[in-house]
Amino acid sequence: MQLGVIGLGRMGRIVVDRVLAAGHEVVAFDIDEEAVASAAEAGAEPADSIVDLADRLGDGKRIWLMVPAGDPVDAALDELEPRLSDADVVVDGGNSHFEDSVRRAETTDAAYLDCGTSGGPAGAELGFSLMIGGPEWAYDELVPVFDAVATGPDGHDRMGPAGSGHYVKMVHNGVEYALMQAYGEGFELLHEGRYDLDLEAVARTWNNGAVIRSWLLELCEEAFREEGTDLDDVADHVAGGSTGTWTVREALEREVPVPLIHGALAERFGSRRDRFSRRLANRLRYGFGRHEVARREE
Ligand SMILES: NC(=O)C1=CN([C@@H]2O[C@H](COP(=O)(O)OP(=O)(O)OC[C@H]3O[C@@H](n4cnc5c(N)ncnc54)[C@H](O)[C@@H]3O)[C@@H](O)[C@H]2O)C=CC1
Ligand SMILES: O=C(CO)[C@H](O)[C@H](O)COP(=O)(O)O
Repeated sequence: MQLGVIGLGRMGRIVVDRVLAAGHEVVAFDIDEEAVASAAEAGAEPADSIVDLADRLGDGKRIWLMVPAGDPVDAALDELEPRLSDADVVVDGGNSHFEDSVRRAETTDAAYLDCGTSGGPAGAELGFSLMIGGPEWAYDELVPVFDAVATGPDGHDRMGPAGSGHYVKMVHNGVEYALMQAYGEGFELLHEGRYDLDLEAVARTWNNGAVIRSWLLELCEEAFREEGTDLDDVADHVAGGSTGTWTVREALEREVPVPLIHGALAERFGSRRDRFSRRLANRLRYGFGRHEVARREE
């Protein structure tokens, strides 16, 4: 099969390499010329624009978008659109909002597959987990590519109609936030607790047979090994938050209780700001109990 890949960053480049390794052909484009040159060195056919990529693919185009979610996806589709027909298939492998994917599926002439992708840069070796929404025939058509990009045949599946792939990935990320928060709280208690513990040894022990073993816990072990168990040089604020916000918003709209995911998201937002609520609580204790007010350090 011949696959066009648009977006050759951390994730798109892995798609290119794994599809090439499986014996398929790749036509590659990125607005970053160095990324295109590097993909060409790896064996991809370079394109110098999205239009050029579409022209090189001929009829029955199969195209994988791996650009940042939001405007870049619409920009790429706008350029592709005049060259797309209902025989073509476009896959969006990024973290797009599922409602954007439904809108795109309705407006493009091509068959549109929204593909939630999990595994991060480690997927280069292991392959990804792919959660795919859209027309069955288009999914079936792309199975050889999904087999190559995923961990294998069990690493991908069609979740349902348009939007369902990115919907499942959105909830996956909500779960990711809650798991990170749970590990964080447990290790914080051990760090501040009553024994002088080697947290790397704790993580290693848990990773070997414990109920709570996982890849995230392996990454905790790696973090303690590489940064030291006090994480001294690591700032206590956490970036990101869009996919967790979407998860919580969807849960509120459908009145599904997700207190752990919501709490993890709130904790993340709270890590990025001076907390007015804490300052007010500090001052209120003086108001009702004449408890001493802790003041900001000069
Ligand atoms: N990094 C990760 O662990 C994961 C990322 N994702 C999602 O995958 C998507 C891509 O992420 P990354 O590869 O990490 O981002 P990245 O920033 O490493 O790569 C994005 C690439 O897209 C290119 N690009 C941007 N606009 C373009 C356009 N209009 N035409 C052509 N190329 C364009 C950029 O030059 C860049 O090379 C995002 O939606 C992200 O949320 C999903 C799962 C995991
Ligand atoms: O999808 C992912 C992992 O599954 C990406 O790493 C994503 O960027 C994580 O979301 P956030 O930036 O909000 O932490």
